[in-house]
Amino acid sequence: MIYTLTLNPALDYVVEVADFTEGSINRTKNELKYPGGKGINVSRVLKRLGVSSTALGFTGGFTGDYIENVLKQENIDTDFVRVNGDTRINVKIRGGKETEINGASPSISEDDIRSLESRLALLDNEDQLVVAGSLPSMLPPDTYKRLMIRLKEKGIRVYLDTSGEALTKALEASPYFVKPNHLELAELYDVSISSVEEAVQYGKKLLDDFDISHAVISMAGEGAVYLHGDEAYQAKPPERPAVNSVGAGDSLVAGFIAKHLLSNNPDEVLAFAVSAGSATAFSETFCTKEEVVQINKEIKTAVLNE
Ligand SMILES: Nc1ncnc2c1ncn2[C@@H]1O[C@H](COP(=O)(O)OP(=O)(O)O)[C@@H](O)[C@H]1O
Ligand SMILES: O=P(O)(O)OC[C@H]1O[C@](O)(COP(=O)(O)O)[C@@H](O)[C@@H]1O
Repeated sequence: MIYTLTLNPALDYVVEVADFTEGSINRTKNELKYPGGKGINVSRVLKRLGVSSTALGFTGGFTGDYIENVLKQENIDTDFVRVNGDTRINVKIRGGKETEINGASPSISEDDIRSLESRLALLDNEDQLVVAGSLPSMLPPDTYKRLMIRLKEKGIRVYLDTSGEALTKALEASPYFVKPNHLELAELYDVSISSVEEAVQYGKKLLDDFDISHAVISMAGEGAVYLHGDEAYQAKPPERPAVNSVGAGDSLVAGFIAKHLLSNNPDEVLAFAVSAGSATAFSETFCTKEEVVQINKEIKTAVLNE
C-alpha cells in the first residue's frame, strides 16, 4: 500500500483577481477551494492516475473536516490524527503574477506526535510512504529524519519532497527518492543552478552525498532531470502558457510513482512524471489521466550519460 504523509496540510484558497493592486480593495473574478498540502495532493493525483493510497498527517477544525470530506468523496482512504486547532488556509492570488500566502500550522502536541508514530508503526516492508511538504513550525527540523530512520529500518521505501532545513536533515536518513526543484537543490548546496548541466552535476552529488537511489530535479517549464546511479535523463514538456503552478511538483511526484510501479524504464518513468506535472501546470486545478496521457505524447526526452 502507498501512504502519503502531510504534517502541514492546508485548505488551498485560489483567488483570481483581474488587476491585483496592493493596498486597495480587490474583487475576485473567480475562486477555487480545494484540499492542499503536498502529500494530500500526491494522493489526489495518484487516484486520478488509477493508484490507491492512504493519506496520513494532522488535520483539525472545520478546514480539517473539509479536507477529509473531499478525500472521502474522491474515495481516498485517510487516517489523520485530529489536532486541536484549525488546519491552515493557504491563499494563492492569481493576478498577473502568482502570489502565495501560506498559513501557519495549528499547534501539534506531544500526544499528537505519539498518535502519528503509532499509525506509522503499522506500516510494513510492503508499504511505501510519500513524505511531503513543510513541517509545522513548532516541530524540530529533524522530525522527518527521525520518522524516516524508523521506517527505513523496516524496509519501507520513502519518497521525499520537502524544502529548507527539513530537507537538509531528512536527506541524512537516505530516502529512496527525492524531488527538490532546482532552486531547493541550489539552496542546499549554496550555489546557483540555471542550466540542465548544473542540475545534473548537483543532482549526482545529491545521490552520492546522501546515498539516495533516485532523484528528480524539477525545473518548472524546462521539465526535469532524473538521476539514478550513474545515469541521467532529461524530459522537456511542450511550450504552452502555464495556468497554475500550484501542485505541479506534487503531480510530478505522483506521476513518477504511478509509472515507477509499472515500469523499470527510466526514460518512460520521467516522461510520465513530467507529463503529470505539466498537465497540472496547464490546467486550472489538477491534471486528469487523459491530459497526462495526451501530454506524454509531446514530451521530448534525452539520455544525458557521457
Ligand atoms: N511553466 C510550465 N510549463 C510546463 N510545465 C511546467 C511549468 N511549470 C511547472 N511545470 C511542470 O511541473 C513540474 C514541477 O514544477 P516545478 O515548478 O519545478 O516544481 P515545484 O512545484 O515543486 O516547485 C515541472 O517539472 C514541469 O513538468
Ligand atoms: O507545506 P508547504 O511547503 O507550505 O506547501 C504547501 C502548499 O504546497 C502545495 O502542496 C503545492 O505544492 P507544489 O506547488 O510544490 O506542488 C499546496 O497545495 C499547498 O498550499
